Amino acid sequence: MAVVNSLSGINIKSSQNRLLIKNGQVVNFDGIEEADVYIEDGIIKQVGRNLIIPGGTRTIDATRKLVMPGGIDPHTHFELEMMGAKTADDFYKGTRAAVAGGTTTVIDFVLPNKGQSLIEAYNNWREKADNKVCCDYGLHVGVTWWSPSVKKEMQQLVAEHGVNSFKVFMAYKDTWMLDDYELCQVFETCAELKALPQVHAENGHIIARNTEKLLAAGVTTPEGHELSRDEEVEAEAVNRACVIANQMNAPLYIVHMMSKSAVDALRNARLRQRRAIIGETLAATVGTDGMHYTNACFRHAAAHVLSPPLRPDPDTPEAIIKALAEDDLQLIGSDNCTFTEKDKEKGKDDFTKIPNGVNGVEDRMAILWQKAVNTGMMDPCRFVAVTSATAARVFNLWPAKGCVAVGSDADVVVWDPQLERTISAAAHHHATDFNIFEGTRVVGSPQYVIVNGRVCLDDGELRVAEGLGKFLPTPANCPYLYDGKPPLSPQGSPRYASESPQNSPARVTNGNT
Ligand SMILES: C[C@@H](CNC(N)=O)C(=O)O
Ligand SMILES: [Zn+2]
Ligand SMILES: [Zn+2]
Ligand SMILES: [Zn+2]
Repeated sequence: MAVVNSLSGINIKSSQNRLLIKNGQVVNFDGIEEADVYIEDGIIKQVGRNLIIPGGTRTIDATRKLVMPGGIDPHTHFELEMMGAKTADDFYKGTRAAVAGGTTTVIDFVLPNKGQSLIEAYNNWREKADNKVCCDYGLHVGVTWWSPSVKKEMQQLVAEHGVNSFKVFMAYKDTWMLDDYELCQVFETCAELKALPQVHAENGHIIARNTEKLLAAGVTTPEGHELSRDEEVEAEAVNRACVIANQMNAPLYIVHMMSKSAVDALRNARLRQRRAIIGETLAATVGTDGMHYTNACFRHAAAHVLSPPLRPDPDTPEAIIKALAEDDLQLIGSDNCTFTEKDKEKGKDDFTKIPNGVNGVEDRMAILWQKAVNTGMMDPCRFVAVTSATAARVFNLWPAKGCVAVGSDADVVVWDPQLERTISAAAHHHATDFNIFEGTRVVGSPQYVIVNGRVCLDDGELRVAEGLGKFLPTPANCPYLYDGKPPLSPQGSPRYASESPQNSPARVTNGNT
């Protein structure tokens, strides 16, 4: 019979992995407090001062450090085969890099080929990931073709496989792209299932025609990639996707928003929208820009090729950070989709053959901290919102994930705001030899990363366990999307047309409201 300390639910006898994080400042999306955190068997059991701590507990001294929820990266592509290549970061190396950077949950994408069963593809992803992940992971499923059987499989994926989000592509003509009528049906089905449609918003037809003309004119370098799809090609699709979602009475999640024009389109659409629209941006978008496409070194230029592309407008990173800080954008992912030099070279003579994707899962949090918090554009609470809490709410993982609170999973980062380092491929944990943030000096990084109660980054030493992570079902019917229970994202939810000013949700301040 276990002796249980009634005061704090501590199970003296049988528990293990007891950890106390002492003297830190606990930072959640809605406030900061001086508090100690006691963890037992992978769960946060106590938060506060003068805690009851049993013998045999390891103590981490977090003096002058911030204690934050583990990062949640809602956008990764490990072991993805596309454009004749396979992403270099597999589920072990990719999640190992994530943990090294303070991210303790990732959500990856099942991308079926056109005509392939969605459930068959889902099972393939589970087989690739389940025994390799170093942290918990969820799955979005791509809807890359449409038929009544696809609709049926979406129902099954929601009902039986813990999927609550489906991505459609308005670009990648001939491989993953759907037309507007198909988009209507996918969004409608998501609304019926109370699931979340996600969209890759670029006009695939314009890209195809521009590409034909660029290649005919002899433009084959990586610069052609951005020239084929400038900001308005993205912004037009953002608006069109918002209109379709509104017409189908569905919420919408726009992945990898890369430009000021796209944010403007989202901001305007939101005024008309009945349901939430979530705007995601990337570490790449705030940490670098599209000037690299003109670099004379093919390896360098091609390493920055992703879709939508990075923008040559040098004001983009700051504008995107401002949008994130002011809740015009809601969260930041990485879209980690790394390829080796050899695979990127498939596009040496034709930019359309450069596999699209960049790194980001390891550096996402440090890059944003450096570019947004250290510059005074974003406070630590908003940083926690955009790197963790909002993703937990959007994908219905809250409050198990995305907060440091009693009962939450013990996914915790002890963040050292003084820890200074320079990002480099020589030091990173990716399976590739190029880092798009090469040479960036960052002040602020994780000192400890606790994953389900285990210290996996231990005072800078990475000690992950392959397979420690588990699949994380993401339930449908998210209250922040379907019950209109704001605030979807901290500092108030995006303004909706249906909301009259007097009953708009109290804007969450950084104090408890
Ligand atoms: C397939 C994946 C490739 N990465 C990228 N954004 O270029 C995506 O479109 O998100
Ligand atoms: Zn995409
Ligand atoms: Zn170079
Ligand atoms: Zn992606």
